[in-house]
Amino acid sequence: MTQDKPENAPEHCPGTESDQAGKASACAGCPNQTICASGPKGPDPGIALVKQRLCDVKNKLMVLSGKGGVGKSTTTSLLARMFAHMNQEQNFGVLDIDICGPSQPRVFGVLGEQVHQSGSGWSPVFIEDNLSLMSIGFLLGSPDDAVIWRGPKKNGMIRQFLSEVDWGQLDYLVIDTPPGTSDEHLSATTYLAGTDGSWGTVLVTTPQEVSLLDVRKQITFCKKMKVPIVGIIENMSTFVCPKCTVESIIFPNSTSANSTEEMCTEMNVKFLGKLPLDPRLARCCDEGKDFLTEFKTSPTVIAIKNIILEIQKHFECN
Ligand SMILES: Nc1ncnc2c1ncn2[C@@H]1O[C@H](COP(=O)(O)OP(=O)(O)OP(=O)(O)O)[C@@H](O)[C@H]1O
Repeated sequence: MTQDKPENAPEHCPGTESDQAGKASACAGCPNQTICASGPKGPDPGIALVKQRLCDVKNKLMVLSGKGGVGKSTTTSLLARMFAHMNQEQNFGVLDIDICGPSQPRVFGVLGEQVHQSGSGWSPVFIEDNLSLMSIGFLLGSPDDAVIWRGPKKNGMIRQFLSEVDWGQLDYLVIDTPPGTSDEHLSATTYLAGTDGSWGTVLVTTPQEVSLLDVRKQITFCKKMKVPIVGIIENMSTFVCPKCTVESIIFPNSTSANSTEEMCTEMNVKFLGKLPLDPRLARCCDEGKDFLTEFKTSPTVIAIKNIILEIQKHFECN
């Protein structure tokens, strides 16, 4: 699929942004004909709005995963907190566009905070002096409220999130996304591709075959959409005993030929590192505590630090 030609488009589809969309002879019989004929033409005006708003955001890092529950939100929060710890003189933001399951307010311990709107846009919630967060979770009445929206409404919210939050100057904006490749990803990638500065994505997987299969699809999505891939993070690779801190391998693929590292070599993407499963991390996320300061010597903290160095290296060179 190209950005303006649906997957089920006929062979000579003029593209959804063409003046001929829905009117060309090739459109006869196409299931999208009515929508194309009535939809607005030309590039999405949101692209310019997002570009303008994010002109002071140097680097944008989207966190993706093929499968749900592999630790994407946990990894997003660890990356953002570690970025902020290691670079006190720089500014960082986290944008949670997981519209149907926003978990960052809980993970950062700011559940129930309100975001304020001023003349210059929505003000994010500050976690540290140099780390702020914006999430749809702040706009929901209660943490149990469900968001059931169709594609266009989700896209509108993502455009609003990217174009109306007053971040100020940021060195990195880390973006948490829903699992898979859906409307949210298509919108976010379209808008981010139009911004100045650098952008890219890290993909999170576990060593299990089911997760690796999905991350392969995600890599293909990124390559098709021309999303720069910074690299792959393997989460829950090993188990760290909270008592003796000894690490044990829990998934068989961690050492086999089908490992994440092998897949990275095969698909020509960078392997950024492994994050061990540490039950104390899960507890910190549930309680909104900062794992990095609570458990400084955990192998997971050491691993995330090394991953940050790799990510910084990537953005410095691109
Ligand atoms: N390295 C880890 N060590 C311990 N627990 C972890 C680790 N990574 C993730 N978890 C736990 O696993 C669960 C799922 O993680 P998380 O919510 O980050 O996944 P996700 O991929 O963002 O999920 P979703 O698909 O719902 O967005 C959470 O309870 C989290 O605390």
